[in-house]
Amino acid sequence: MANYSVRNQVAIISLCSPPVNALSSDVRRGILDSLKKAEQDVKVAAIVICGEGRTFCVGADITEFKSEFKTFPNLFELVDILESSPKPIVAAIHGHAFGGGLEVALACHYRVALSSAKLALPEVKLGILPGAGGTQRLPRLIGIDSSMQWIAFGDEYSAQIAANIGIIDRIFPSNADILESAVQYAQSIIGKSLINRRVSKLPVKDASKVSHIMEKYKQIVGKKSRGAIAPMVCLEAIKHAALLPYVEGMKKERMGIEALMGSDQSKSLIYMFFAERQVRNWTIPGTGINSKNTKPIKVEKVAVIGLGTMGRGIVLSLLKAGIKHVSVMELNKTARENGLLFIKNILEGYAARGTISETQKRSMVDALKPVSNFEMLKDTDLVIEAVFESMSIKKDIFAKLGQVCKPSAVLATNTSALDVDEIAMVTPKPKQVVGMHFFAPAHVMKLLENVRGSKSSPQVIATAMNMGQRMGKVTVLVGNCHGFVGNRMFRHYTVETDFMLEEGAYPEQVDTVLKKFGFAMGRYQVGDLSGNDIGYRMRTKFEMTNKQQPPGAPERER
Ligand SMILES: CCCCCCCCCCCCC[C@H](O)CC(=O)SCCNC(=O)CCNC(=O)[C@H](O)C(C)(C)COP(=O)(O)OP(=O)(O)OC[C@H]1O[C@@H](n2cnc3c(N)ncnc32)[C@H](O)[C@@H]1OP(=O)(O)O
Repeated sequence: MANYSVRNQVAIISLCSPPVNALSSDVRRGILDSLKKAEQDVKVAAIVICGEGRTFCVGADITEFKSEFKTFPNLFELVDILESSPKPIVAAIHGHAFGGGLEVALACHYRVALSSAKLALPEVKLGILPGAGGTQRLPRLIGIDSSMQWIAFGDEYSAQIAANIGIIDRIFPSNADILESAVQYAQSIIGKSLINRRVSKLPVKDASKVSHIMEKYKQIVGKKSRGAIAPMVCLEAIKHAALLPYVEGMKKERMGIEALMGSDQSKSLIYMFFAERQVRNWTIPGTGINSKNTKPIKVEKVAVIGLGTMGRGIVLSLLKAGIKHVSVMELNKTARENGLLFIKNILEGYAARGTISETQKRSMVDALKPVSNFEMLKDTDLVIEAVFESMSIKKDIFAKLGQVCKPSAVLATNTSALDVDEIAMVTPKPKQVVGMHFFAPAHVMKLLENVRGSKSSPQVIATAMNMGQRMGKVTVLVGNCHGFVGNRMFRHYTVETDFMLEEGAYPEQVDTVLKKFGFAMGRYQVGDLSGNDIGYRMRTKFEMTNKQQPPGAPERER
């Protein structure tokens, strides 16, 4: 679980627990045993901790949370043992240093990384806090303000950003050999004093401003993470780093994680973590065809038809995924101009916030290719139709696409309820047709339902699934039925809220309560965004709208 070797006075402890070197009890034990060997070996003057395979370390093993505190060394015991080592330890980071992985690195005396590495303390996304000293060491290294930003939101940062604020001591090019580079670095620090290198002993630079900073983040967290308990507990723990000695601060951190671990919110978020990964493994029931034995078609050129609310968001998602050729077709001049302006404004916003660089923004704008007729789509690999939710308009478009697109092109419809098979039948090759149902706003919402038509080929399904993952979506394969899965679930929610209106509540009152509970948007805001007319059309088509029925009548009769 951790391999040990010695090279030129440097002991190498390499974590070996594929696929992501999570810190299971065996790995922690392996690190401790190796550390003892290194400390006892007089020929060893420095130590490097690295990860084998694709990554340094993604943190505690989430599957072992229930037993985490029972086995020695626990992660919070291990980090203190590492930091107090009399021999300098260098963390050699490639891939990810996430959660407990970063906490291990913070306990080392030096940290070096490949420029491609990503760092994060994402525990808050699992409803907990960094419980191995992260809330106490990070503020001592980068201050309270930046620590609150890192820990309360759990976002990942590049090694370069981490170096700029003082987490990483040396960056190596992404193609360097991280182990070789780290060993050389370790040799260069042999004999240097460790006095200023034990992070838990450092003062917190902006400690005097803690109340002010705390207030600022309470406000931000209150808005961005409404209803979530963990972010506030994270802020409290970080505050204690400013007010208390390390040992006392650690007690507070411990109280925080004990309160959060096992909470309903944490259990749900952990369930979600694994569920989101499970859905990547799709299968076509009863055929033996699945994600493991089906290869996607190579997609370089994508086209989006329609630049309304959905089309704009889909185009943005494709650009963010790095697609270098995105044709956009919108025949209505005003809609086209508004759509393109919207996309460019959003990209400007990303660049202004630093989410993307100016160069990335320019290359995304260059990737946008407005087209004015179907002929121009003839060499497109994937077409996503996102026009008005009308069967006749969609059929008309797919008939044209069937005529002009190359035979291997994947033709996707972004319908939220229409029959994908009926649309597919108007093309000469129904097996090339699939549903790709995005949720508004498509550049923000993470869910993508790919709808398997009865004729969709496995390769076409694999392509839609792969494209969803390239766009960073939680991509789920569903069957072709009315409302698919998302809207069938959502419908029960809307039925209940509609009953509330019938009982006298105003839409804004319902929305206020839902937002207070933690929903990003209220149910009626969502309706306004997606278009209430879409729901009306769906219900009318399925004869669910009957104005004669009195309030309180069962929904199906209305
Ligand atoms: C009841 C009272 C109890 C009191 C207890 C008090 C004491 C407790 C002390 C605990 C101290 C712990 C402190 C520590 O701070 C806690 C943590 O470290 S929590 C973990 C934090 N890390 C994360 O959240 C990272 C999670 N992983 C990711 O985000 C991603 O995997 C990635 C790093 C971005 C990489 O993404 P990808 O390359 O896409 O890879 P996958 O996501 O597909 O992952 C591949 C494979 O690995 C599995 N996996 C990933 N991370 C973990 C993990 N941390 N533990 C276990 N398994 C992990 C993932 O599920 C995939 O599996 P597959 O689907 O292939 O089977």
